[in-house]
Amino acid sequence: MQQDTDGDASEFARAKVNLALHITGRREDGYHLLDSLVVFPEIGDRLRLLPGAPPLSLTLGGFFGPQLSQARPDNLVLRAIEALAGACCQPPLRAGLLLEKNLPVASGIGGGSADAAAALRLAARMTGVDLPQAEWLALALSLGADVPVCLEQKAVRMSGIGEKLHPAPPLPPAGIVLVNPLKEVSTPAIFRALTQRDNPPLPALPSSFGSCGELAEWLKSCRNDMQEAAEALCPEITEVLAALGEAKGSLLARMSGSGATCFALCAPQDAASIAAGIEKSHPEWWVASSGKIR
Ligand SMILES: C[C@@](CO)(OP(=O)(O)O)[C@H](O)COP(=O)(O)OP(=O)(O)OC[C@H]1O[C@@H](n2ccc(N)nc2=O)[C@H](O)[C@@H]1O
Ligand SMILES: Nc1ncnc2c1ncn2[C@@H]1O[C@H](COP(=O)(O)OP(=O)(O)O)[C@@H](O)[C@H]1O
Repeated sequence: MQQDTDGDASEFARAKVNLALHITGRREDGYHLLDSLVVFPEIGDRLRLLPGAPPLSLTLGGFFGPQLSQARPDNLVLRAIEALAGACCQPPLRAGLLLEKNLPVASGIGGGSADAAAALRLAARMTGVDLPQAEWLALALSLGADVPVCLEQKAVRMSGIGEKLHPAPPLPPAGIVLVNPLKEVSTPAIFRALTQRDNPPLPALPSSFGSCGELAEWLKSCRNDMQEAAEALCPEITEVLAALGEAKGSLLARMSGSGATCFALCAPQDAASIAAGIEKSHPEWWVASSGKIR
């Protein structure tokens, strides 16, 4: 499995952004079938080893750390490490961990899933265990529908309930701005609130995108089928979308996942100025930008 290490004992857990998210059906067990173009910006949590901390403990830092309870064994980081140990029939990683939680919680950008995937990568690297690719994916899926896509953190077309991953066409240079009104949105609640679950899949993807403008034009023929239900439950999303859509340089504004985080796609050089403008007009929102997506 590919690591994302910056050469030290840490893993970067990038936010997952659904540039388009079509809900195309529902399985008998209630899980929804998706068709989604997923990308990863240079915005994320960081999971690192914490020397001197008792094994296997999790310390929470970062702006959003206090929102996740310190000692809770249900944190996806700890669940991922225990699950890997179970799958390999080995004792779990004997180390203390620090999660720098920079991404808002329950926000449609898969922060918990990204952390779980980062934990799998870090534990695999530290313990030397390895599994066939299909087993990594099955293990990831057992932790959450969004965890498989977060393992590789590369642009993909994701379908099934999240387990079918097909490489996306090469992406053009593009920037992205993420904005969250700091209202938690429950993923199951938005799935439950959907009124239509058999929408058409994504239109055919081109073999490549010549520019971020071309990518934005293609995305305009797509949707986020969870957006309407999320706006009804969390009206701040409509305000966020308006601010992102009106910003100079914004090529497309849309919600990611089940919300409430929304994004603007833009040219790489415009991301920081769009973010600065929104931060100024709405200091109460969480705003982050990246001049790169992958
Ligand atoms: C909607 C998406 C789109 O990428 O993103 P987020 O809003 O979470 O970021 C994901 O499918 C979310 O994946 P994830 O958050 O990992 O879901 P899970 O923990 O596996 O499931 C939480 C609950 O969501 C519902 N669920 C999830 C995935 C799916 N394909 N169909 C569903 O119906 C189920 O009710 C499930 O009990
Ligand atoms: N490391 C983690 N980071 C965020 N949420 C976590 C984590 N571990 C467990 N959770 C739980 O998972 C739920 C979904 O969180 P998150 O992945 O941030 O949502 P979303 O996929 O909508 O962005 C939260 O309500 C939280 O209680």
